[in-house]
Amino acid sequence: MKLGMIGLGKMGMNLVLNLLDHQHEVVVYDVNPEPRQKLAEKGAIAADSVQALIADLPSPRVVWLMVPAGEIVDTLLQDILPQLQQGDIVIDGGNSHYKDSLRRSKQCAEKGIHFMDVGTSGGMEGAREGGCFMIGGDKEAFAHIEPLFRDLAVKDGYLYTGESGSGHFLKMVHNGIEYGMMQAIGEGFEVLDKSQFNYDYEDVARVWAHGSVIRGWLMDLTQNAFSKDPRLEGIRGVMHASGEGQWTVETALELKAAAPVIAMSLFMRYRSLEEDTFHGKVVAALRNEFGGHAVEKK
Ligand SMILES: O=C(CO)[C@H](O)[C@H](O)COP(=O)(O)O
Repeated sequence: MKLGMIGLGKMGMNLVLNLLDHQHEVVVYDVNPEPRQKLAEKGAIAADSVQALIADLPSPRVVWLMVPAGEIVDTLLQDILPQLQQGDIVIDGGNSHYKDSLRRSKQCAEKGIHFMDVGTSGGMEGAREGGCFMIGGDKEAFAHIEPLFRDLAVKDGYLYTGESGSGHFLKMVHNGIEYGMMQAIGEGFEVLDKSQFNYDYEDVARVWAHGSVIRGWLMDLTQNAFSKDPRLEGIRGVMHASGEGQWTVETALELKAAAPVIAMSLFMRYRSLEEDTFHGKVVAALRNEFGGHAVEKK
């Protein structure tokens, strides 16, 4: 199939390489000319504008956006919609908020354009070698683009999730689960680290990655990380967040769904961004006020 890919960052780049391996024709664009050039050397067709990219696509046009969530998706839609026609398909493979995807799907539907919200998982390796895709939007449009996912996904690694928004909703919850699982792994190693035992963490992660209840890709990655830096001394425990964890917690609150592990994992990320906390000062001051307990002075 011939399609366009806009956004050639870590994920977009690897998806294009994967698509090329499967004999798809990919017209590529990124504001940065470097990845366009790199992919042209690998067999992609480099366009020097989104307009040129769209002009090079057969009908119905399939345009895949692989850009960070937020305003940039709206800006790109504004750029490309005037050039698209009824029956064309826009895929948003980024981590957009599902409510934005609902709105964008309505905006596209007004012109008879199909908007597919696709949650993409598996990281850079998944994008390159075979990933996991959660695909929401019109069923008819899904049937047209399904061959792409058959090639890009691992076995059983894609799912048509139904109506618009459902793909990104599923990916949002997936990322919430990811927060909780990573936090639990981190906390387990913290307990080991504070114990009297002198474990080799790479060995621990390796044994847990083989046959245990808690084996899995995250444990494999834990082993990788400890193999590079046995005590992770080269990095700080600052855990940034892109937004999906927060959205999962906000959605859980809206739905009155209990999600304490995901919520606490999110709060731990926020906590990790601060050296000291005001709440800590307040509690320390109160202990001092009622019990004369010592406070640590600056
Ligand atoms: O989608 C992903 C993995 O499934 C991304 O890696 C995700 O954006 C990471 O999220 P955060 O920065 O909040 O940890």
